[in-house]
Amino acid sequence: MDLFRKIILVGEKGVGKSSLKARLDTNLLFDLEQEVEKTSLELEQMDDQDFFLGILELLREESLEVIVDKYYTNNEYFLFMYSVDSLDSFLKILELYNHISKLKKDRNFKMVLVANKTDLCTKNERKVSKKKGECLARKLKCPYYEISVKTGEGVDSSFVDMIHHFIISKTKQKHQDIVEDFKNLFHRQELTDCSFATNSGKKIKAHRLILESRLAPCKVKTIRKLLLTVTHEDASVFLEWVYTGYTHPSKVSLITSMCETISVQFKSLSGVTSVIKNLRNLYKQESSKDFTLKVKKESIKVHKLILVARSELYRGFFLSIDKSTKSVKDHSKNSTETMKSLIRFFYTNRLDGNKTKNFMKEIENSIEYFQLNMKSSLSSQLPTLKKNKMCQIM
Ligand SMILES: Nc1nc2c(ncn2[C@@H]2O[C@H](COP(=O)(O)OP(=O)(O)OP(=O)(O)O)[C@@H](O)[C@H]2O)c(=O)[nH]1
Repeated sequence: MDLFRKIILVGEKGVGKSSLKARLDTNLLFDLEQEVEKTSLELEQMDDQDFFLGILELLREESLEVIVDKYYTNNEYFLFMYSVDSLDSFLKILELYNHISKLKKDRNFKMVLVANKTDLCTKNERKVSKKKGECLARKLKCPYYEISVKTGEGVDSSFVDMIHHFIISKTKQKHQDIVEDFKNLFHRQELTDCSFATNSGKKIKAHRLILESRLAPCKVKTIRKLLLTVTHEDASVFLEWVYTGYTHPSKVSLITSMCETISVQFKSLSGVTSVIKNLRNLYKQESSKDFTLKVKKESIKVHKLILVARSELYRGFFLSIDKSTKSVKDHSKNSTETMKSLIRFFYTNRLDGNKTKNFMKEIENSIEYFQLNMKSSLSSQLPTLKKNKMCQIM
């Protein structure tokens, strides 16, 4: 499997491809490479996978054939660029799109449409309206960005969006259960232990464990000050991102600026890998665990909140018991090894194949017993479920 993700810049001569590439190389790409590398390290441990990011600039149109032929692996993304001061460059996009579709024998390749040189709009040199650009993007079913490589306007945020959209979202699909579980944990507003006022006075609640572990070393006190300055809706968008690592592309700039205010890095906390990394740290952090599961003769220490997020059975249980209860006897009939694997899975989204092969059946039954997310990636890691498509939970 080719794990090299490529972004291929295509467009008419003079639209600004080399300038964009140079800007990304010197400015943002370094950071992104770091991020992707970091992500790949995580993935390596989790999935024996790895990926890299590269940017290829199409210097001559004739080399399209070579690039498509040589690099076509379904892992590349086309960035179609035109310049807002050139109608010809805009018309060229459709021509290039048809050309690539023909070469790939496919119309559904991944792409974005970028309109460059928006700085010229102020000098009335604009020949292609925003409406025309958006209309073409709708036709080609792809995201649309307006940028100025010269001034930098829109470059970093559009590129960060694109990376999230195209690359990190692949990981998201794989770990959709974690993203959903933590999104639900936030929006249900259950078992919360801190409450924040927003600028309208309306309050929003959250879980200290999640905030402090995700945003460390930033303190709840700092978050309180930040949320007081924003609307309830923006506070909700921000907190959902803290819990899940994801937000809608249109909210990236909002969250980036909120992050700057509290001196945390948007990029390093984005994506499901960053959430899993955080959970893994919690898994190792015995001192902050606040509940004990008594399984046979052993005791397994856990964070109540993680169990609430990952299992509907535990959620119901913790909602019904007194807050002061600190332990419970496990009634699942699972072996201690199964329970340990399951708890580890709650934090890491990964089953240890070697350790679990002897008690696969128990793990399999646990999906139903503990009422795990229907998209649980636990099912995709069980060979018996993998083989039997009827049972596969997607
Ligand atoms: N005003 C303005 N000029 C830009 C912008 N981006 C690039 N340019 C200028 O446009 C010209 C062409 O830029 P390039 O980056 O060489 O364009 P290209 O698409 O790589 O062109 P080829 O290499 O010929 O295919 C240069 O003079 C750049 O300085 C922009 O955002 N605004």
